[in-house]
Amino acid sequence: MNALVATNRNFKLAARLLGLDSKLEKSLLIPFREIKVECTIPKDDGTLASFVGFRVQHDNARGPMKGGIRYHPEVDPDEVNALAQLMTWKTAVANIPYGGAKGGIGCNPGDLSRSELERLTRVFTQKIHDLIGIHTDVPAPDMGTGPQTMAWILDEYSKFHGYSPAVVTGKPIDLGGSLGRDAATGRGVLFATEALLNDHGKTIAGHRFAIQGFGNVGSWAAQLIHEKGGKIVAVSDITGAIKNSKGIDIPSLLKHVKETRGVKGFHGGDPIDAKSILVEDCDILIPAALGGVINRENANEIKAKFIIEAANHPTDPEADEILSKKGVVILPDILANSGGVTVSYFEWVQNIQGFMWDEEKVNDELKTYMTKGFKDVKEMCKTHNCDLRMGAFTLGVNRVARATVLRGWEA
Ligand SMILES: NC(=O)C1=CN([C@@H]2O[C@H](COP(=O)(O)OP(=O)(O)OC[C@H]3O[C@@H](n4cnc5c(N)ncnc54)[C@H](O)[C@@H]3O)[C@@H](O)[C@H]2O)C=CC1
Ligand SMILES: O=C(O)CCC(=O)C(=O)O
Repeated sequence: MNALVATNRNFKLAARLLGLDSKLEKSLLIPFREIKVECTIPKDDGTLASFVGFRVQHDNARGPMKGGIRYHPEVDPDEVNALAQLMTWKTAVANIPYGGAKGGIGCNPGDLSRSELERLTRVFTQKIHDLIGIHTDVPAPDMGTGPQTMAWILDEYSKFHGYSPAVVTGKPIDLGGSLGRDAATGRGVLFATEALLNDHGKTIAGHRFAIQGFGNVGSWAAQLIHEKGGKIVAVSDITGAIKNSKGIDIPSLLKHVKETRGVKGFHGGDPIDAKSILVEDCDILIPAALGGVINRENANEIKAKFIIEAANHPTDPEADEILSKKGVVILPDILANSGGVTVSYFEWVQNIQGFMWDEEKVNDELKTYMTKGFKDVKEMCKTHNCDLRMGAFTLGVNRVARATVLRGWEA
């Protein structure tokens, strides 16, 4: 299912549960601003190449818009729209003072050299610098981007507006990045998983996990779950997939991935078909790569009892229905992966204050926010007699609707 159709469907279900005014419902759905720019750069061989970049600013009722920038060949306007909307509900679920936005460039970063990526990032920043800002819209990393990308955006933006570290988060530490931001989404996944399992009288230790995606989010989640005694029995990335029913040695896998840039060829497990990762025999499945991967084609085959959505919108609404009938519990993206934007908020606060926190404070505060987010979502589940996805959506949408009305919205 198209990402925007799926996200709109979840929003509308939540709006009905909340009894939202229909005009307010419509207004909350329409993005504040959609930006589309052409980015032409000289390639290293002297030829010119053009890429299309997007930034969708969905809503700013609760504060500056916030969300990552993705470099991926499948980036398209509907997907960026859906991701921007999800950021609005996510920042509200986390109860941090932001709205939602998302950006992306349709490109394969693996096909571009470092200097081509730098030129592309700088041209994109030149095209959008007037529309982002510390108190308007604050980008961050997502798939295919990272601290270096943020450093280039910071540098290019600062040429126009003066030195502005708080204009992006997820920066290198030397440029005002926060300690703990690199691991934050994966660490948040750990805290959210612990809260969910605790609610079911269980702990991480001894449970079998399968993880799709071994980039920033998937690799940190794997490492932290491994340290807590969880058994990672299968892992995949774009290069391939491996399984080991006795548990994969995650520190060795991390070393292998650092050296070879992928899980393929790792000797501590047997190779499997990459798509089968989602239907592997495990207790807990963590999709940490692309959207829409759990759908009506494979939902019936899923063996996990819990799905932790580290990726954004990995589950189609059709799959949601099938999995719910099977009794599978899904911890939704806008709660499960909110650790990244939560520590981005801490980074922004540190930049504005000009005062750096130590890593222990960052991680302690993150745990407090993730645990509170889970508790608040559970309250909404009780109030509306709904599953965790609708609990999270009603929580987020309600907070944004309240802020919108308080700011003077009238039908
Ligand atoms: N980086 C962050 O702070 C946050 C990221 N997310 C979400 O988490 C997901 C992963 O993001 P990152 O880890 O940052 O990206 P990343 O670029 O660091 O890693 C992506 C991983 O997915 C793998 N991958 C790509 N296509 C695949 C496929 N077809 N099958 C299996 N694996 C595939 C890549 O090989 C890589 O291991 C995305 O959905 C992103 O939106 C959500 C919240 C915050
Ligand atoms: O850290 C941020 O500001 C945004 C992270 C993000 O893009 C996401 O949560 O999907």
